[in-house]
Amino acid sequence: MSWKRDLLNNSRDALIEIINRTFNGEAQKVIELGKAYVNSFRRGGKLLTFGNGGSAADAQHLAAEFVNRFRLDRSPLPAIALTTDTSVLTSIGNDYDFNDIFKKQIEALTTSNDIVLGISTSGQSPNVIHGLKAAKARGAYTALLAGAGGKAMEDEFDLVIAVPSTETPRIQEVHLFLEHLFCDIVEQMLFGEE
Ligand SMILES: O=C(CO)[C@@H](O)[C@H](O)[C@H](O)[C@H](O)COP(=O)(O)O
Ligand SMILES: [Zn+2]
Repeated sequence: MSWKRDLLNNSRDALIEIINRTFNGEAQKVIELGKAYVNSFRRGGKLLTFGNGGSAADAQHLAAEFVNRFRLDRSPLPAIALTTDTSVLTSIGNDYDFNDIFKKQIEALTTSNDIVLGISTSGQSPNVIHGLKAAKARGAYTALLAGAGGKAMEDEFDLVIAVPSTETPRIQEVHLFLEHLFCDIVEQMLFGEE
C-alpha cells in the first residue's frame, strides 16, 4: 500500500514544485505567445501546431479550443493541428522519413503571417524541430513548448518556453496548464472587455 501512497504524494509534490518553478520564470512567456497569435491573426495568419504522442493530443486540443471555443462565445479562430490526417502522415513517413511528417505539411501550408507551435517534452524530437525550422525558413513566427531540454533551442526559434523538468508526464501536465493560459490570453485580447 505504501508505495502507492508515495506515488500519489510524490507526483503531486513534483507537479506543484514544477508549476511553481515554471511560474518564477518561463510562464510569463505565454503572454508573448498570446500576443504573437493575435499579431498573426490580425495579419490574416493562423496557428499551425504539432507534436508526438501526448503532445499530438495537446496540438489537437489547442486547435479545438481556437476553432470552436474556449470560454467565450465568439467567432472561430484559425488553427490546425498537423497530427490528424493519417493519409498525409503515413505517406510522408512511408515514402520519405518520419522526421519529415511535420516539415512537409509546413512547407505546404505555412505563410509568413502564421504562428507555428511545436510541442515536445524533450525539446529534441527531430520531426518537431524539422517542422519548426521549415516554418522559420518560410518567415513564420516559431515557438517551441518544451521541457528543460528545450533550453538548447533558445537561439533557434522566436520563442522557447522550457518547463524546468526532464520528466515527461509532469512536463505534459504543465504544458496543458500553459496551453489553457494561452487560450485565455488570446480570447481576452481579441474578445474581452476593455
Ligand atoms: O504521453 C506520453 C508520455 O506521457 C508519450 O506518448 C510521449 O508523448 C511520447 O513518448 C512522445 O514520443 C515523446 O516525444 P517528445 O515529447 O519528447 O517530443
Ligand atoms: Zn502522457
